Formats: sequence, C-alpha cells, structure tokens
Amino acid sequence: MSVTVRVPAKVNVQLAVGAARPDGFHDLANVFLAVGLHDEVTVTPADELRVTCAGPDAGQVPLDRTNLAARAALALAGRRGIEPAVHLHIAKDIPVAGGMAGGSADGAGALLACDTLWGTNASREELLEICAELGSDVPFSLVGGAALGTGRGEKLRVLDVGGTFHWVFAMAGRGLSTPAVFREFDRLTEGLDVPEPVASQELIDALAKGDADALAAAVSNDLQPAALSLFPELADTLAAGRTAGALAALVSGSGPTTAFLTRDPQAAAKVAAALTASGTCRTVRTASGPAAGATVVAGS
Ligand SMILES: C[C@@](CO)(OP(=O)(O)O)[C@H](O)COP(=O)(O)OP(=O)(O)OC[C@H]1O[C@@H](n2ccc(N)nc2=O)[C@H](O)[C@@H]1O
Ligand SMILES: Nc1ncnc2c1ncn2[C@@H]1O[C@H](COP(=O)(O)OP(=O)(O)O)[C@@H](O)[C@H]1O
Repeated sequence: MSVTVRVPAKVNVQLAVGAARPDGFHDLANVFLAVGLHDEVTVTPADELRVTCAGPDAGQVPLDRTNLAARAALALAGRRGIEPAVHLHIAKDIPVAGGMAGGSADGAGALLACDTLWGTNASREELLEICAELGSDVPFSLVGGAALGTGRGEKLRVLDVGGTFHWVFAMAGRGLSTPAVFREFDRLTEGLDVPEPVASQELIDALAKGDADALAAAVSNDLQPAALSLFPELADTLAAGRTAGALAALVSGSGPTTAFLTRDPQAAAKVAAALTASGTCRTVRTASGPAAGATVVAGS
C-alpha cells in the first residue's frame, strides 16, 4: 500500500519585496503561478522514516530529517501522536535551489500523501497551517493555480486565470541560496526607503484575462537585482531569451532559474532552441501554467 502525490513547480510573476522585518523575513506581494514541471512524492509504510530521491538533481537533495518531505511527515505525525514510520520517495523533476519551489513542492506533497496514507483527515485549514510552518512557499505548492501571497508569502488569495501561459525555463549551472539572495537584497537597499509591497492590479487583470502581452508588460521581480549581483552571468541568459523573441524575461523568485513568457507553444519551442544554442545555461525546459496544486495520483 502506498500513496503518490504530484506537485507542481512555480514561477513568481510578481515578487514585490518590503524591508526586512524584525524576525528577519520580508513582507511580500508574491504572485505565484504554478507551472507544469512536477515532482512526485510516494509514501509507503516502513520500519522507520527514510527518504530517497531520484532524478537529474537528486545528488543535491538532503536525505536526512532536514528534507522538507521528512519535515512534513514529522509535523503531521507529531500533531497526531503517531510514529512517522514511512519511506518517502521523491521523483524529482523540479530543479534544486532554482527558485521554482521544488523543496516546498515536496513538503506539500509529502504532507498530503501522509495524510492520505494514515487517514488522518486533516482539514484544508490544518494542512495549510502545517505548510506555513514548513516554509513561506509551501502553502502555494498545496494550492497551485495562481495566488497572491502576502505576509512572508504564506497568506494566500486565490487568483483567477483566464487562459494558458506558455513558458520557457533556463536552468543554471549552479544554485542560489534563498537566504543569501534576500541578504543581498538588504545590502543593495541599505539606506534606501523600501516601499510596502503592493500587488499590481494590471498583473492580476492580465492573469484573469489570460492576456500574455499584458502579463509580459506587468511582470516584475524585486529580487532580480540581488540574484544578478550574486550571479552576473544570468544577464546573458536573459538577453538570449529576449533576442529570441520572448515577451518577457525574468529571474524566477530568488533564482537562478530564468523564466521566459511566450505567446504560444511554437514561440516557446523557438525560444527554447535559441537558449539551448546560446550556451548560457545548463538545461532548458518548456512548461505551461496554471497547473493544479498537490494531487493524489495513485494509491489508497
Ligand atoms: C523567494 C521565494 C519566492 O517565492 O521563493 P524561491 O524563489 O526561493 O523558491 C520565497 O519567498 C522563499 O520561500 P521559501 O523558500 O519557502 O522560504 P522560507 O523557507 O520560508 O525562508 C527561507 C529564508 O528566506 C528568507 N525569506 C523568505 C521568505 C520571506 N518572505 N522573507 C525572507 O526573508 C529568510 O532569510 C528565510 O530564512
Ligand atoms: N525535498 C527537497 N528538495 C530539494 N531541496 C530540498 C528539499 N528539502 C530540503 N531541501 C533544501 O532546500 C534548498 C532549496 O531547494 P529548493 O526548494 O529546490 O529551491 P528554491 O528554494 O530555490 O526553490 C536545497 O538546497 C536543499 O538544501
């Protein structure tokens, strides 16, 4: 008996970042769009908690209790007073440390898988509360679709999406640490008056209409200067995608994955081929969004 949950990656179509809070986090206006790159988490009863991972980036994934999938199982088991005696296997397709919330996806996926396997019947609210304890991005991985995250990104308002958006993602040769990128944001904005983060109504309307041109005109990422400061070569990747005809080119979240919005699958294929030929990135993938949130795909 085992349960498998499929969970999407995300791109941040807007990431407005406020000043550092006393707790070290930053208030955000974080507009997430889930895209069709997925991890799958399978949970099976075992003698003790164990994590395995397969996929191109598997070597970079911790297999101890710091893994977000393990932390999710421990959190739910702790609340219910049960032993987290399970094997969690992660089939990883989302790039690691890429700004696409792969670890968060595995946390949300493991939580839903364990809740299903153990029959713990946690309510949606409780699942979202545990997700928020695990990390700022984890609630969105559970919900999927599109949403505005406020607070540190964990308070979600679901957004309407009126069409399909076609993306190309360029994965970089190394990762970037999310805390390091926020620290670089703090360094770059030191002494400046950082405004309160506010969601763009133009961007929310563009999502609702499914209008790729309007979305391209509205996308923004306040972490992009910090990611470029730590990883200047990303500017070459962004330029290669723009030259190939992308409607918009931006760093995904804290990076270093770069995201390119295109009008249709043909344009996406063209941008993907140009990025591959440019030699400015490790791998290139196409994916469309919105994608569904964490979903049980097999098992009891
Ligand atoms: C930047 C974003 C954009 O969606 O994701 P990535 O692009 O890295 O995937 C998120 O804000 C990342 O969310 P997540 O990766 O869950 O972060 P957490 O585990 O909650 O926090 C990791 C660290 O990032 C910083 N952090 C995170 C969220 C936030 N609102 N303010 C912060 O300053 C803090 O230094 C924190 O210690
Ligand atoms: N299940 C997991 N998958 C990937 N990384 C994980 C996982 N659990 C913990 N991590 C840790 O989280 C870090 C950030 O990974 P990830 O979530 O893929 O990137 P990002 O925060 O940029 O979206 C990794 O470097 C790794 O140390």
